[in-house]
Amino acid sequence: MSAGQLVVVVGPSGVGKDTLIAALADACPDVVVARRVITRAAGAVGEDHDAVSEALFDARLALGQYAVHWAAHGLRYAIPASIDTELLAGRMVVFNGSRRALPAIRARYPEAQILMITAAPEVLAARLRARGRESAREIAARLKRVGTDLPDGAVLIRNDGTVDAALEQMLRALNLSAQSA
Ligand SMILES: Nc1ncnc2c1ncn2[C@@H]1O[C@H](COP(=O)(O)OP(=O)(O)O)[C@@H](O)[C@H]1O
Ligand SMILES: O=P(O)(O)OC[C@H]1O[C@H](OP(=O)(O)OP(=O)(O)O)[C@H](O)[C@@H]1O
Repeated sequence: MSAGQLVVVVGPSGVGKDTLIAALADACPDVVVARRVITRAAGAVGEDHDAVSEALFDARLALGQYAVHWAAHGLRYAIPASIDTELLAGRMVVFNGSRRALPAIRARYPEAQILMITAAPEVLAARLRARGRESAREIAARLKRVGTDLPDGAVLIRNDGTVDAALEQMLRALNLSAQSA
């Protein structure tokens, strides 16, 4: 249906999804990173998201402005429908997705390539604490959601070592070479 390629990066909280997406975008400036709409306060540590209220999230949903949307961690997330324009233009589009939302994502984008990022549980815990965005209670809840199943057809990317080592695996999986280093 589209000339471009959609890449969905999934994995447990703290595994490095946002970090690796940013590294990929740095290495390959042609890659489009979808800016997520999230009902999380603006200015939070991590990705630059489009921060909205619940009411605005719903209003945009009713207007058909989302390609896909889901709920997790007491928050709501959406990917803007504008990614379809980028895909039609032949671009590679990447977003930080949700494992539980994969059925909905695949229903709309059957050709999507899924990259599942993984790291040891103790590494996740240490990274979440160091990131400092969530409270101790929220971190405990996120760690419970870890899960280890590899979604069907997904490529596993290990992020136990350096960011560069994980980026290498992503470039290989996507058949890309770094345009800048
Ligand atoms: N390979 C790595 N080595 C060291 N720290 C990392 C690595 N990957 C990510 N981090 C750090 O771990 C924390 C969680 O990463 P983040 O990208 O926010 O994860 P996610 O988006 O999956 O929740 C951040 O503070 C980030 O800087
Ligand atoms: O269904 P799951 O795979 O468990 O994922 C649920 C949500 O958790 C993450 O959100 P968020 O970006 O807020 O947290 P993170 O940066 O700590 O991963 C991920 O990006 C999904 O939006």
